[in-house]
Amino acid sequence: MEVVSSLIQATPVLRDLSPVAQAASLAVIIPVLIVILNIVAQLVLPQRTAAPPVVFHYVPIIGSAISYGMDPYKFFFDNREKYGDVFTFKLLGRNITVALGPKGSNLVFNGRLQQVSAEEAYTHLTTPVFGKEVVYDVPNAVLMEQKKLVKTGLSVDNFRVYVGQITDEVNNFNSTDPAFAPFQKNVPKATGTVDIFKAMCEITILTASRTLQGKEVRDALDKTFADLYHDLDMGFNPINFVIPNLPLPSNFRRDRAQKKMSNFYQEIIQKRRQGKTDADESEHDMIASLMQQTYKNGRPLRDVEIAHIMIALLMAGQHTSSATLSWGMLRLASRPEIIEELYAEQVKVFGDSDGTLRPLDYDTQKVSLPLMDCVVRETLRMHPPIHSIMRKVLSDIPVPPTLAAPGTVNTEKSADSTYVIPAGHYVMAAPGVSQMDTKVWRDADKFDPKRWFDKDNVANTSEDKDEDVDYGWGAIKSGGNSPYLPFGAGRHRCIGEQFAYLQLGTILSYFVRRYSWTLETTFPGPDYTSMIVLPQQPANIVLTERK
Ligand code: HEM
Repeated sequence: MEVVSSLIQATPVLRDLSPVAQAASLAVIIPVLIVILNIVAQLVLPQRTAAPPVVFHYVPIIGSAISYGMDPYKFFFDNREKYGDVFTFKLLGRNITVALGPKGSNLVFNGRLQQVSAEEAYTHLTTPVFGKEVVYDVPNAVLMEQKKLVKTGLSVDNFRVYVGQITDEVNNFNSTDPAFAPFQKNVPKATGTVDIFKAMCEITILTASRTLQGKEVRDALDKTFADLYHDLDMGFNPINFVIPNLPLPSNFRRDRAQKKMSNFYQEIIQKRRQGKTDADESEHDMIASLMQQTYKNGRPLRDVEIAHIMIALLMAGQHTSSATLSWGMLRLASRPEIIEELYAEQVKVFGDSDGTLRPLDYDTQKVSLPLMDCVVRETLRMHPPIHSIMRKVLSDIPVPPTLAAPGTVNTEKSADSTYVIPAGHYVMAAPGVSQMDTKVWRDADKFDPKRWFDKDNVANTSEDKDEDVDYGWGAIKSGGNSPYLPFGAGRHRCIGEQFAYLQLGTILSYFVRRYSWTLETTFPGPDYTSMIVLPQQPANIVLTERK
């Protein structure tokens, strides 16, 4: 207060004003002063020589939150031009160091446990949603074990059963949901407009619950579960990443929903333990698998752990798969000739002599639908659902010279490093940048699934050269050289990839078999307001039934 009154006394124009006018003037002057001082500090004060360059910003604390939040990819590409592959930006008081390109992804994904932590970056956001004792609420070694237990449940035997279940759910949805009413009247070659994003959100949760989540969850979807899911999902708000535990009504609803959902799953498990569920109906779901498994030390999973792992899987798969499905349907709508080629592929592989198509099956689908595989790959290249992946920096990370901008080698530190990313920063990978990089891909912004057949176009995306690593849940490629990493890399790499391919392939195949389609108007742009890149509304397509 003393500073403020001295400022008023020292400024003749302010001194002569009424107290109200003084307060109003100060409300304008002080923020302007802060902005000016912040600009001067960035232009005049020497930067720590070893630290990565900081993106210029006008307002302290807020930093680049607005430009990053409105269009993260534009923000990444623009700043890569100015500062190179490694730069820091301020995001609501945090220092975020972006590391782009395959080497940048490698730095973040394959950073050592002593250097980077996913738990510290994500737990405030995820633990209130998933619940305690799982994923980022446990030490990394326990998460690695939990991933192994889940991977065991994602078995080929189970996948074989899931294909029929998924087809059944999609068919049921098409036959009953009001959005598909034009196709429920037995009119030949019926046509109708569908909000494809809305439809794909519903189809994703129906198919995931019928398969992985199990019969009880699927049955409850038609009742209270959908509301609980919605309240829990609203807890996945980016603000909770930046400022944890805000007393927001959405957070109170999230906490109530988490408790109820946790109890709901634990009751399912108890009933199953008491033999009150038909074992045949549930033997292929993830709850059944987790109930049979033990940690390395022989301890079985507790009910609460199983419940919270199931919630985590529900959340991990829902938006990623529904966004990919929607983008896939929209991209195909913009290239209807590819839909016809996909149909021809179905006829070639599953067609009978009488013109009917045999049901899909996992083994055939996996190896004999190369174009479908390329469509999913290409959709994930252009529309990876997660645009930014973070870790908290626990100890200083030297950035290798090959990663920083030319001419920035920091001779003061060591010949082996350029910048040093200080402990306390967050590091951010954005594989979507190299997935759309014109230096890596021919016609990078063209949806061209067949590029994946062309070895010259995608040879440098192969992970073949990368070493094999095993973090305790199965050997994977390190991904250290690949510009194509929609499922991440390293110890936190996705374990849902095979399930996602199965789910996406089966649902897209259903649509290809039954309809052709086009865009209703223009191709929708991306919406970055949630944590996942979604198509902007309206995202409508016009479906026409083949028969
Ligand atoms: C198209 C669909 C999907 C995409 C693009 C995707 C993408 C990703 C990415 C990029 C990561 C790494 C996150 C990080 O490094 O911080 C990840 C991790 C993970 N995903 Fe997926 N995912 C998909 C579907 C699924 C599904 C269906 C499941 C569950 C069945 C799942 C379960 C997980 C799990 C458990 C992790 C590990 C988290 C960790 O170790 O920290 N994902 N996913």
